[in-house]
Order: sequence, then structure tokens, then C-alpha cells
Amino acid sequence: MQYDYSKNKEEKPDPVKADVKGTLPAWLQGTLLRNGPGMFSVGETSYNHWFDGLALLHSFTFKDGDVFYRSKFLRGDTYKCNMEANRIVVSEMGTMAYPDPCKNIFSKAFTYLSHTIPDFTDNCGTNIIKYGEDYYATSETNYIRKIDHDTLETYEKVDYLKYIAVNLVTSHPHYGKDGSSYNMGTSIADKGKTRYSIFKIPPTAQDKKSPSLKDLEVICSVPCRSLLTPSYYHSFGMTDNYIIFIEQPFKLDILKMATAYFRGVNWASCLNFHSNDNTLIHLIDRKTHKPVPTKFITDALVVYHHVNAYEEDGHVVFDVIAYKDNSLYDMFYLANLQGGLDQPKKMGKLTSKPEYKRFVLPLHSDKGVDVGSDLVKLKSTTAAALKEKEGKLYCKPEILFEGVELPRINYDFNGKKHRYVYVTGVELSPVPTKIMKLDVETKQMVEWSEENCWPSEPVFIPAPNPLEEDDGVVLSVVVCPEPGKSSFLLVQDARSFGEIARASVDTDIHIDMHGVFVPQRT
Ligand SMILES: CC1=C(/C=C/C(C)=C/C=C/C(C)=C/C=O)C(C)(C)CCC1
Ligand SMILES: [Fe+2]
Repeated sequence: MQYDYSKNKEEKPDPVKADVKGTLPAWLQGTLLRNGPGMFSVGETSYNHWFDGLALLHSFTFKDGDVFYRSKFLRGDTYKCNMEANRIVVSEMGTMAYPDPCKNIFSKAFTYLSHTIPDFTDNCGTNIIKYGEDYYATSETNYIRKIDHDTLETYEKVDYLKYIAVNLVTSHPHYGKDGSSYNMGTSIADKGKTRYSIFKIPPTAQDKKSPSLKDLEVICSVPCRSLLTPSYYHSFGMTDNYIIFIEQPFKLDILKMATAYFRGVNWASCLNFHSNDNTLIHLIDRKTHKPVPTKFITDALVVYHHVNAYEEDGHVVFDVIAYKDNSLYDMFYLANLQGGLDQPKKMGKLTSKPEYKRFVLPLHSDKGVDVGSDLVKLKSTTAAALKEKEGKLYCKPEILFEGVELPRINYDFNGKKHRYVYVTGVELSPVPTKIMKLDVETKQMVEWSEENCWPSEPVFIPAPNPLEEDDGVVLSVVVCPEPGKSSFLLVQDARSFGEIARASVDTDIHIDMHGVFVPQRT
């Protein structure tokens, strides 16, 4: 059976009641809010890349034993301009659009600002993030869109640049226990000062009127290793005392970007993987706001998703999903996604499988330690950090699993030593066919799959007053392209990974990217 990645999806703004089989826990009340691309052609024009598609929000609301589904396109300026012109007029990562007649809103588009950075898209289709009490649809540009998590309505466009000099910002922030959010972005506008900035947005003040971004505080700025080629990154790690930032040799070429529009190429062509370079791992002290002076390096890699990070006996341990090259992006060109499971030869292939890697950064001094010795003192891992010279350690990760992506943990364990990770299983094709629960202690895993079913990122929701890390449920959207079979929301007991309920909806559901669970206020 085949899922048509290029097909435009329809929105279902009115709630569709799902058919629930099994028993939902009574405490499971709230909304699973998800985001992903949903429209791939407008009029006669089409996007080239799956990530480019116009953002389609969708949600599953759990209310007193019932589940309701709905979906709605994000009504950003990009969506509106495209609809008005009946063609794609705003460029996305994989598609450069010409010209841009919607001058009233995108007046600055492609006229070079004094710094040669074009105005970016507000088609925020990657994730949903929370700043203060507000939810935003996000991509990786300087624009985010506030949304209503109940109705999926689109509210105002927020420009990070009003608050901090960042042109690119991740869609994977971290959250503190007090409701603070932490995120990071790159400033590429001022070529002499290309830098990465980590910032904090404190919880919403009592007077709820001011937007939470108004209180944004810069925690630390890290200069780029090479001013004209900052690293691309998609997420970062955070422990109680440190931020972990991987400056990988998958780089954005600013000069190429400045001329891309005239050269007729997309932004993605300005991203290059330099396999002969190394990777620099930055550890930023959250108290002093300064990078730790030790230089931690490792081989060239491409990381999109951090899994978790924590401190243990004078070390910082962090887990990531890593690739040996950047073939992941290429695989998601719509031309490479034709085919489907029954025609795998037609599909693009990953030339590097995702690997779950554990890195360990020793915090103790390397003074008096011989060159070549391993400074990692943890018994539980084979990850090493070999002294190269004074203040410089070469990190060798331990590979715990392979063929896994879209990692989620019990977020209460973020920054703490975790044992369980929920992931989708991927081989060398872009189609996730299973979800898994990984046990990083025993290195065992449990799988869930069903014929012709494509599950999305599994989201863990803790039970009230949990006794164990895996006390809760795992929610995954499962798309079934087979005619006559409904797509459904799968509810698993996180402990046993067994199905406890499924909420089937009699309507088309799209494959999505990321999302959050919004608990119902009690
Ligand atoms: C528009 C735009 C970008 C968008 C990137 C996006 C949308 C990335 C999504 C990545 C995902 C979903 C990865 C999953 O693992 C860039 C290249 C940052 C810079 C140029 C403008
Ligand atoms: Fe992501």
C-alpha cells in the first residue's frame, strides 16, 4: 500500500468524533496537538521537498472517555499569499519561489536587507512550542505563529528579531520545571558577528498582557567557528547545570544563501556537509553563562535530535540520534518519496542509518593525565573521551541502538538520568513502520507494528503521581493508507508497551512531524 506524500490533504476544522476501542485511562484529559506539512501544490505550482508543505495542524482531544479529531491549515502570511496568488509565492527550504507579488506583507522579501538576508517564510510546519502560557507553531526561521490549541486557529505572527538577533531558531526548545522555556538560534545577518545565542523565556508574568517573549533573556552567545559558515542544528541538550550544543560540520553557507535567489537554487543547496571536518561540542555552564574551556571534539556527524542529557559523577552524558551524512534531507524531496512500500526501489534511500549514540564529557581536569588516556570514569558505558593535548578531548560515543528516530522521553526526566526512550523505527527508507520502547540500561527494546500502518512520533504522557519513569501512556498517530481501514490514535501502556485503546477516525489523516500534549486544566 502506498501513502501519497505529494497529495494535498484536506482540513477538518469541525471536530470528528472517533470510534474508541479499548479503555482510556480516566486521567487522560487534554489535547495531543501536532504539526506537519499538508499541502504540496498550489494552483499549477508544487513544492520540491516534503518539509516545504504548508503547515497543517491537527489534534486529538480526550474528553471524558471520548476522543475528537480535527485539523486546520495554519493561516500564516505564507498560506494567505499563496492562496491569493493561487501559486507558491514564498520560498521554503527546498523550493525557491519567483517573484513575490504579495508586496504588502512580504515587502522586504528578496530585496536585500543591508545584510543580504531575505525575509523568511512563516509557514511553521515543524513543531508546536510553548512560551509562557502560549502555544506557537514553529519552523526554523525567525517567525513563529501563535495558535489556539483548542480550535487550531492561527493568531499573530511573532518575529524573534524584535527581541533578539537570531535569523534561525530551533523548533525543539527545552522547558524548566518553573515554566521557563529555553531555546537557541543563529544570527547570520551581521557577517562579522555570526553567532549562536541561547535564550530563556521566563514563565508568563502575572499581568498576562505582555507577550512572554518580551521578557526574553540571553543566556550565552557562542561565536561560530567559521563566520561565513555557521553550523545547522535542529535541537540541543540541557541538564541542570549545562547546555550542550553540537557545532557539527553540516553548515549553512551565508554567501551562497545571499546569492541563492539570483542563482535559481533553494536554501537547502546552501547547506553542505563537510565530512573531513570534525565536530565541536560546546558545554555551556548555565550558572556562569560561559562555555566550559575544555575543547570536546568528535568525528563529523549530522544530528537532528537530541534524546536527553544528564550529569553523572562529574560527567555530562548526552544521547543523540546521529547520521554519518546528510542524506536524510535529500530523502525527503518529494521526487524521492514516490513509490511507497510496495515500490521500495523507487524511493530515496538513506546512505546512513540513524544511530542512537551516547557521548560522555568528563568535567574533571585533565592535568597530569597522559595523552591518549580515557578520562571517562563511568562503568555503565563504553563511551570514551581521550586526551589529545592539554584541554582537548576526543570523544568516542557508544552506539546503543540503530534504525531509530523521533525520540521522546518522559519529559520529567529531561536533564536527569533516564532509562526509557520512545522512538519510531526506520530502516533505510523514510517510512516509519514501527514504534519502539528502548531501555538504555538493558539495551532491550519492545516494538509495536501493524501491517500497512505508519506510526508517527510517539509521545509519552505521565500518569498522575507516577511511581516509575514509565508510569503513563504513549500516544502515536497511526496512518493507514489502505482503503477501508481507518487511521487511528494508538494509546499504549508505557510500561508494557501493549495497546490499551485506539481511537479510529473516519477521515484522512496526514503523516506529521512533531507535537505536544496539552493537559486539560483542572
Ligand atoms: C525555511 C528555511 C529553513 C528551514 C528548515 C526546516 C523547515 C527544517 C526542518 C527540519 C526537520 C523537520 C528535520 C527533522 O528531522 C533553513 C534551512 C533552516 C534555512 C533557510 C530557510
Ligand atoms: Fe525535529
